[in-house]
Amino acid sequence: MKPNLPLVAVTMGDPVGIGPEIIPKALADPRLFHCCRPVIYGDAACLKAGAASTGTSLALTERQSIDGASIGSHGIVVVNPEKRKTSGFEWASPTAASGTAMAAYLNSAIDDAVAGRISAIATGPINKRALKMAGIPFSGHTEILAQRTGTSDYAMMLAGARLKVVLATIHIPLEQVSRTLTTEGITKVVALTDHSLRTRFGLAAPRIAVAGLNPHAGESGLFGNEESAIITPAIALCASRGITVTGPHPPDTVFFNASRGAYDAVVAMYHDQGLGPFKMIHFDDGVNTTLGLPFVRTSVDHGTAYDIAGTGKASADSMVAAITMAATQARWLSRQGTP
Ligand SMILES: NC(=O)C1=CN([C@@H]2O[C@H](COP(=O)(O)OP(=O)(O)OC[C@H]3O[C@@H](n4cnc5c(N)ncnc54)[C@H](O)[C@@H]3O)[C@@H](O)[C@H]2O)C=CC1
Ligand SMILES: NCC(=O)COP(=O)(O)O
Repeated sequence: MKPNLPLVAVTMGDPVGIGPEIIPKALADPRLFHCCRPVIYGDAACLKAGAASTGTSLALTERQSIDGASIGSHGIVVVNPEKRKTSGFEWASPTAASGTAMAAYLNSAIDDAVAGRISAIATGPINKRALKMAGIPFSGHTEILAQRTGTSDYAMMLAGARLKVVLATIHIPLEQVSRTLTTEGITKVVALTDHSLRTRFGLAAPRIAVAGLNPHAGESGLFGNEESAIITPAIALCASRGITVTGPHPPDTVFFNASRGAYDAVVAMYHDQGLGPFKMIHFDDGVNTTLGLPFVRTSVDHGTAYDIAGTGKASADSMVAAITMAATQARWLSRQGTP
């Protein structure tokens, strides 16, 4: 491992989900060590149990802090700031303690990213029910990261080689989507998408498509008016600022066209409008990345998969892709010196 490679914090996520299995499995892939120096934030004993269930063997050294750690010389460093012991937990059985632990690993990695001790964070999956059981009032990593870094303009992108989608609304009930969408909000998401494609993905001239909300993008008002009242004015505003953006496109075909190369990213109006088509193509190797933060954050595109936790069956491909993308984005950012 070269000493100048970016340091990527890999958070273990939910101790009773597949995180402790897919992280050792991912780190058994030697390609990762050519692009970054990974450091895990979690519990070494729990990771060893996960490694055993997948038949992976990994040398882990647990420490309370990254300060003074010699990363990359002997095995993999695991930062466990409060020496939490989660190895006695039962697979697929979330508790308040498992929820507290997953948040503690994330918060510790955020502290190190904010202080510049690491270059990027790649998160293992957390369970939203366990977060709630622990009394943590956020719906996921994205909202915790935004709050902890004081970021008001942020967005969730799901990224793969063939398709990138960015969400105009994230974790809200479907019945609230229409009244949550605003011209100002969509304008910010499109602008952030354009900026991020340039600074984090190295695209010189990004082409962005915006999906409509309604069938056939409203069909001239026959099936809804959010397109004319909210979405079209946002697109016009972004275009007037020099962004290459088109739409609102009929949502049933825009993702297909993007996957064939017509656009670099699609802005979707709600979670499953974007994630459904994305996961059809990229479930295995897709990456969730948060745009707008002062540092790089990537994640697996899947969840805690309790139905297979502890069986060794979980694929580590999305975790490998998330760590690799974290390193790639960190390199793009360091070349430009801007988030
Ligand atoms: N990045 C994150 O932290 C994410 C967390 N979640 C959370 O995870 C929890 C469970 O969510 P679900 O909707 O059940 O989705 P899920 O992604 O955990 O599971 C859906 C299906 O995909 C399978 N699956 C998931 N990951 C897999 C892998 N690596 N290899 C093989 N099969 C895999 C599961 O076995 C299951 O059949 C929820 O609390 C959700 O909010 C969901 C998505 C992302
Ligand atoms: N559907 C994506 C998801 O739930 C992950 O959310 P986050 O934890 O990255 O905010």
